[in-house]
Amino acid sequence: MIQLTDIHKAFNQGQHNEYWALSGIDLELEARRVTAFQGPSGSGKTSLLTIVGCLARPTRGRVRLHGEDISGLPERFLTEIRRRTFGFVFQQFNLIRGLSALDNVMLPAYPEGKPHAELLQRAEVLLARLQLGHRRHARVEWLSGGEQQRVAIARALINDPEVIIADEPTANLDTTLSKQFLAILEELSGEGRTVLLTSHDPLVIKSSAVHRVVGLRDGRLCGD
Ligand SMILES: Nc1ncnc2c1ncn2[C@@H]1O[C@H](COP(=O)(O)OP(=O)(O)OP(=O)(O)O)[C@@H](O)[C@H]1O
Repeated sequence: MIQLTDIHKAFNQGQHNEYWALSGIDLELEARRVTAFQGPSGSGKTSLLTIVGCLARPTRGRVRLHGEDISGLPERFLTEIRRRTFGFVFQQFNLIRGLSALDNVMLPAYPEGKPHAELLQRAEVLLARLQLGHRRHARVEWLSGGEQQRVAIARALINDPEVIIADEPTANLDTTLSKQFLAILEELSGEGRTVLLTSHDPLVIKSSAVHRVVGLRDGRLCGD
Protein backbone atom coordinates (compact mmCIF):
# COMPACT_ATOMS: atom_id res chain seq x y z
CA MET A 1 0.00 0.00 0.00
CA ILE A 2 2.83 2.41 0.93
CA GLN A 3 6.27 1.97 -0.56
CA LEU A 4 9.27 3.91 0.58
CA THR A 5 12.33 3.88 -1.65
CA ASP A 6 15.72 5.18 -0.57
CA ILE A 7 14.22 7.75 1.80
CA HIS A 8 16.64 10.32 3.20
CA LYS A 9 15.77 13.22 5.46
CA ALA A 10 18.16 16.03 6.29
CA PHE A 11 17.53 18.87 8.71
CA ASN A 12 19.37 22.17 8.24
CA GLN A 13 20.80 20.97 4.95
CA GLY A 14 23.89 22.86 3.81
CA GLN A 15 24.38 24.51 7.21
CA HIS A 16 27.02 23.80 9.85
CA ASN A 17 24.43 21.83 11.85
CA GLU A 18 23.22 19.66 8.95
CA TYR A 19 21.79 16.43 10.31
CA TRP A 20 20.61 13.34 8.45
CA ALA A 21 17.74 11.89 10.44
CA LEU A 22 16.99 9.19 7.83
CA SER A 23 19.51 7.55 5.51
CA GLY A 24 18.28 5.22 2.80
CA ILE A 25 15.05 3.67 4.05
CA ASP A 26 13.49 1.04 1.77
CA LEU A 27 10.24 -0.30 3.14
CA GLU A 28 6.91 -1.63 2.03
CA LEU A 29 3.93 -1.17 4.37
CA GLU A 30 0.96 -3.42 3.86
CA ALA A 31 -2.64 -2.35 4.14
CA ARG A 32 -4.83 -3.49 7.04
CA ARG A 33 -1.89 -4.28 9.31
CA VAL A 34 -0.61 -2.71 12.49
CA THR A 35 3.06 -1.82 12.13
CA ALA A 36 5.10 -0.46 15.02
CA PHE A 37 8.38 1.41 14.60
CA GLN A 38 10.72 1.01 17.51
CA GLY A 39 14.15 2.42 18.19
CA PRO A 40 16.06 4.65 20.56
CA SER A 41 15.24 8.30 20.96
CA GLY A 42 16.50 10.21 17.92
CA SER A 43 16.58 7.14 15.66
CA GLY A 44 14.23 8.79 13.15
CA LYS A 45 10.85 7.20 13.95
CA THR A 46 8.87 10.44 14.01
CA SER A 47 10.69 11.77 10.94
CA LEU A 48 9.72 8.63 9.06
CA LEU A 49 6.06 8.75 10.09
CA THR A 50 5.75 12.43 9.18
CA ILE A 51 7.04 11.60 5.69
CA VAL A 52 4.67 8.64 5.30
CA GLY A 53 1.76 10.81 6.48
CA CYS A 54 2.64 13.61 4.02
CA LEU A 55 3.33 16.05 6.86
CA ALA A 56 6.90 16.43 5.59
CA ARG A 57 8.79 15.66 2.41
CA PRO A 58 11.86 13.48 2.12
CA THR A 59 15.07 15.25 1.15
CA ARG A 60 15.66 12.37 -1.23
CA GLY A 61 13.77 9.23 -2.17
CA ARG A 62 10.27 8.27 -3.24
CA VAL A 63 6.99 7.66 -1.43
CA ARG A 64 4.34 5.68 -3.29
CA LEU A 65 0.77 5.40 -2.13
CA HIS A 66 -1.28 2.70 -3.87
CA GLY A 67 1.42 2.66 -6.54
CA GLU A 68 1.27 6.40 -7.22
CA ASP A 69 4.43 8.39 -6.64
CA ILE A 70 3.34 11.22 -4.36
CA SER A 71 6.75 12.57 -3.37
CA GLY A 72 6.85 15.29 -6.00
CA LEU A 73 3.23 16.46 -5.82
CA PRO A 74 2.53 20.14 -5.19
CA GLU A 75 1.54 21.06 -1.65
CA ARG A 76 -2.18 21.41 -2.31
CA PHE A 77 -2.44 17.84 -3.65
CA LEU A 78 -0.42 16.55 -0.74
CA THR A 79 -2.73 18.33 1.71
CA GLU A 80 -5.71 16.69 0.04
CA ILE A 81 -4.13 13.22 0.19
CA ARG A 82 -3.19 13.81 3.82
CA ARG A 83 -6.72 14.78 4.80
CA ARG A 84 -8.39 11.94 2.92
CA THR A 85 -5.97 9.13 3.71
CA PHE A 86 -4.46 9.70 7.14
CA GLY A 87 -5.69 10.28 10.67
CA PHE A 88 -3.11 11.39 13.24
CA VAL A 89 -2.85 10.75 16.96
CA PHE A 90 0.04 12.75 18.39
CA GLN A 91 1.93 12.03 21.60
CA GLN A 92 0.61 15.17 23.33
CA PHE A 93 -2.77 14.64 21.63
CA ASN A 94 -2.66 18.28 20.32
CA LEU A 95 -6.26 19.00 21.24
CA ILE A 96 -7.47 22.58 21.21
CA ARG A 97 -8.10 23.88 24.72
CA GLY A 98 -11.25 25.86 25.28
CA LEU A 99 -13.16 23.72 22.78
CA SER A 100 -15.37 20.77 23.66
CA ALA A 101 -14.50 17.17 22.85
CA LEU A 102 -17.13 17.28 20.11
CA ASP A 103 -15.72 20.44 18.51
CA ASN A 104 -12.22 19.01 18.59
CA VAL A 105 -13.37 15.85 16.85
CA MET A 106 -15.22 17.76 14.14
CA LEU A 107 -12.43 20.23 13.29
CA PRO A 108 -10.47 18.19 10.71
CA ALA A 109 -13.69 17.54 8.79
CA TYR A 110 -14.62 21.18 8.12
CA PRO A 111 -12.50 21.48 4.95
CA GLU A 112 -14.48 18.55 3.50
CA GLY A 113 -17.53 20.81 3.41
CA LYS A 114 -20.02 18.17 4.56
CA PRO A 115 -23.34 19.32 6.08
CA HIS A 116 -22.91 20.26 9.74
CA ALA A 117 -25.67 17.91 10.96
CA GLU A 118 -24.00 14.93 9.26
CA LEU A 119 -20.68 15.85 10.78
CA LEU A 120 -22.13 16.28 14.23
CA GLN A 121 -23.78 12.90 14.06
CA ARG A 122 -20.58 11.20 12.95
CA ALA A 123 -18.59 12.87 15.74
CA GLU A 124 -21.19 11.82 18.30
CA VAL A 125 -21.12 8.23 17.07
CA LEU A 126 -17.33 8.14 17.27
CA LEU A 127 -17.24 9.59 20.78
CA ALA A 128 -19.93 7.15 21.93
CA ARG A 129 -17.98 4.27 20.41
CA LEU A 130 -14.95 5.35 22.42
CA GLN A 131 -17.06 5.51 25.60
CA LEU A 132 -17.01 9.29 25.70
CA GLY A 133 -20.58 10.10 24.76
CA HIS A 134 -21.28 11.48 28.23
CA ARG A 135 -18.22 13.78 28.03
CA ARG A 136 -18.83 15.14 24.54
CA HIS A 137 -19.66 18.68 25.69
CA ALA A 138 -16.79 18.89 28.19
CA ARG A 139 -13.87 21.13 27.35
CA VAL A 140 -10.88 18.95 26.54
CA GLU A 141 -8.75 20.41 29.34
CA TRP A 142 -11.28 19.03 31.83
CA LEU A 143 -10.72 15.48 30.61
CA SER A 144 -8.29 12.91 31.96
CA GLY A 145 -5.27 11.76 29.93
CA GLY A 146 -7.03 8.60 28.77
CA GLU A 147 -10.16 10.54 27.82
CA GLN A 148 -8.10 13.09 25.92
CA GLN A 149 -6.39 10.31 24.03
CA ARG A 150 -9.74 8.83 23.03
CA VAL A 151 -10.87 12.28 21.83
CA ALA A 152 -7.68 12.38 19.74
CA ILE A 153 -8.49 8.94 18.31
CA ALA A 154 -12.06 10.02 17.48
CA ARG A 155 -10.65 13.13 15.80
CA ALA A 156 -8.25 10.96 13.78
CA LEU A 157 -11.22 8.89 12.59
CA ILE A 158 -13.59 11.72 11.63
CA ASN A 159 -12.62 11.68 7.94
CA ASP A 160 -12.78 7.87 7.86
CA PRO A 161 -9.07 7.50 6.99
CA GLU A 162 -7.55 4.36 5.59
CA VAL A 163 -4.44 4.85 7.69
CA ILE A 164 -4.06 5.87 11.32
CA ILE A 165 -0.67 7.25 12.33
CA ALA A 166 0.08 7.37 16.05
CA ASP A 167 3.32 8.76 17.50
CA GLU A 168 4.11 7.23 20.91
CA PRO A 169 0.41 6.78 21.63
CA THR A 170 0.87 5.29 25.10
CA ALA A 171 3.67 7.59 26.30
CA ASN A 172 1.31 9.50 28.58
CA LEU A 173 -0.85 6.60 29.69
CA ASP A 174 -0.67 4.17 32.60
CA THR A 175 -0.82 0.41 32.10
CA THR A 176 -4.62 0.15 32.27
CA LEU A 177 -5.14 2.95 29.76
CA SER A 178 -2.41 1.57 27.51
CA LYS A 179 -4.24 -1.77 27.44
CA GLN A 180 -7.44 0.05 26.56
CA PHE A 181 -5.58 1.72 23.72
CA LEU A 182 -4.38 -1.68 22.46
CA ALA A 183 -7.96 -2.95 22.47
CA ILE A 184 -8.97 0.08 20.34
CA LEU A 185 -6.03 -0.70 18.05
CA GLU A 186 -7.33 -4.23 17.51
CA GLU A 187 -10.76 -2.85 16.68
CA LEU A 188 -9.30 -0.41 14.15
CA SER A 189 -7.31 -3.08 12.37
CA GLY A 190 -10.30 -5.44 12.61
CA GLU A 191 -12.31 -2.95 10.59
CA GLY A 192 -9.64 -2.93 7.91
CA ARG A 193 -7.61 0.16 8.77
CA THR A 194 -3.86 0.33 8.45
CA VAL A 195 -2.16 1.52 11.63
CA LEU A 196 1.39 2.85 11.82
CA LEU A 197 2.79 3.76 15.18
CA THR A 198 6.01 4.51 16.98
CA SER A 199 6.61 3.14 20.42
CA HIS A 200 9.21 2.47 23.07
CA ASP A 201 6.63 0.73 25.18
CA PRO A 202 7.18 -3.07 25.57
CA LEU A 203 3.46 -3.44 26.26
CA VAL A 204 2.77 -2.15 22.74
CA ILE A 205 5.69 -3.81 20.96
CA LYS A 206 4.92 -7.25 22.40
CA SER A 207 1.16 -6.92 22.01
CA SER A 208 -0.78 -9.31 19.77
CA ALA A 209 -2.50 -6.18 18.40
CA VAL A 210 0.78 -5.34 16.61
CA HIS A 211 1.48 -7.45 13.51
CA ARG A 212 4.88 -6.17 12.58
CA VAL A 213 7.71 -4.41 14.38
CA VAL A 214 10.26 -2.46 12.34
CA GLY A 215 13.46 -1.39 14.09
CA LEU A 216 15.23 1.89 13.44
CA ARG A 217 18.66 3.01 14.59
CA ASP A 218 20.59 6.08 13.48
CA GLY A 219 18.14 6.71 10.67
CA ARG A 220 18.45 3.22 9.18
CA LEU A 221 16.34 0.10 9.37
CA CYS A 222 17.60 -2.53 11.75
CA GLY A 223 15.43 -5.59 12.10
CA ASP A 224 11.97 -6.27 10.83
N1 LIG B 1 13.09 20.04 12.88
C1 LIG B 1 14.27 19.49 13.17
N2 LIG B 1 15.41 20.19 13.07
C2 LIG B 1 16.61 19.63 13.34
N3 LIG B 1 16.77 18.34 13.75
C3 LIG B 1 15.66 17.61 13.88
C4 LIG B 1 14.35 18.13 13.61
N4 LIG B 1 13.45 17.14 13.83
C5 LIG B 1 14.16 16.06 14.23
N5 LIG B 1 15.48 16.34 14.26
C6 LIG B 1 16.55 15.41 14.64
O1 LIG B 1 16.44 14.23 13.85
C7 LIG B 1 16.71 13.07 14.64
C8 LIG B 1 15.54 12.11 14.54
O2 LIG B 1 14.42 12.69 15.22
P1 LIG B 1 13.03 11.93 15.35
O3 LIG B 1 12.11 12.84 16.10
O4 LIG B 1 12.61 11.43 14.04
O5 LIG B 1 13.47 10.70 16.27
P2 LIG B 1 12.58 9.69 17.11
O6 LIG B 1 13.16 8.34 16.86
O7 LIG B 1 11.15 9.89 16.80
O8 LIG B 1 12.88 10.16 18.59
P3 LIG B 1 11.96 10.13 19.91
O9 LIG B 1 11.77 8.68 20.24
O10 LIG B 1 12.80 10.83 20.92
O11 LIG B 1 10.69 10.85 19.58
C9 LIG B 1 16.97 13.57 16.05
O12 LIG B 1 18.36 13.61 16.28
C10 LIG B 1 16.39 14.95 16.07
O13 LIG B 1 17.09 15.80 16.96
